Amino acid sequence: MNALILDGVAVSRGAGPVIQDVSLALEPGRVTALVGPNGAGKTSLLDGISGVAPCSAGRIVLGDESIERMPRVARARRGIVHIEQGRAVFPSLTVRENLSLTAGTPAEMDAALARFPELEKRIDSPTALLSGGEQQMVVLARAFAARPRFLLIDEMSLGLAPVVFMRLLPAVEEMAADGVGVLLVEQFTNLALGIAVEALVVAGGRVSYQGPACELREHPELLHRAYLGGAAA
Ligand SMILES: Nc1ncnc2c1ncn2[C@@H]1O[C@H](COP(=O)(O)OP(=O)(O)OP(=O)(O)O)[C@@H](O)[C@H]1O
Repeated sequence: MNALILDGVAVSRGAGPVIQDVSLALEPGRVTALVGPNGAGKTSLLDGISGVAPCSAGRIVLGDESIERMPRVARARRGIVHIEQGRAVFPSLTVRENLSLTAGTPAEMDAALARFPELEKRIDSPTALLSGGEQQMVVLARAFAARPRFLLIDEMSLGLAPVVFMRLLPAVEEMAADGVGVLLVEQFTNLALGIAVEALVVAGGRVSYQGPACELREHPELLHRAYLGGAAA
């Protein structure tokens, strides 16, 4: 399966680029952590990849196609699934109805529930009645049922206690083990680096570190320097 390649990508909001010159290969089956201080441009980069925001420079290549000018729906059809910040569930719909939005067949529904067995006992509850962690499971299960090739996850932990968030991480690892390429934006840096193979740190709209996640885990001073905008490795 092909990598998703970014080559010199920039995303602009209003006046100018908020993230620029990003070159990256997202490999199937691998988790890449994208971390950095608030306002560094992480969300904007994910938006540029999925088509929520336009790329103002560079190329995004999937297989033999350049996709950076394609609308979001065309990128989604090619398997780029974006979990945006904030738990995007339909609260008045039941868990089953939320999952049905992407699970087109009973087999896909069963596969999603097999991955998140905790949801099975809540399947006919309105999603609004679930805890924050369970709602985030619904979001993940819905993304899983969409059969992503590449999954962009933005701050899945928002509003969750670390202990709740930690229950979600194995599901992300399992999806990667099944061959999905994951780009994980996360405020809990160490937890993200713990499941990632590759890491990208952005600061002030530019990449300040790019390399093995284990290097940042083992050398916190590198991470600290990258957060301050240190030179790319
Ligand atoms: N829709 C928008 N219109 C104008 N400026 C925006 C918009 N969204 C983000 N920005 C600006 O772009 C810059 C990067 O923001 P972005 O949300 O991408 O960073 P981030 O690293 O994801 O931050 P956080 O960790 O706080 O979510 C910030 O200066 C922000 O104010």
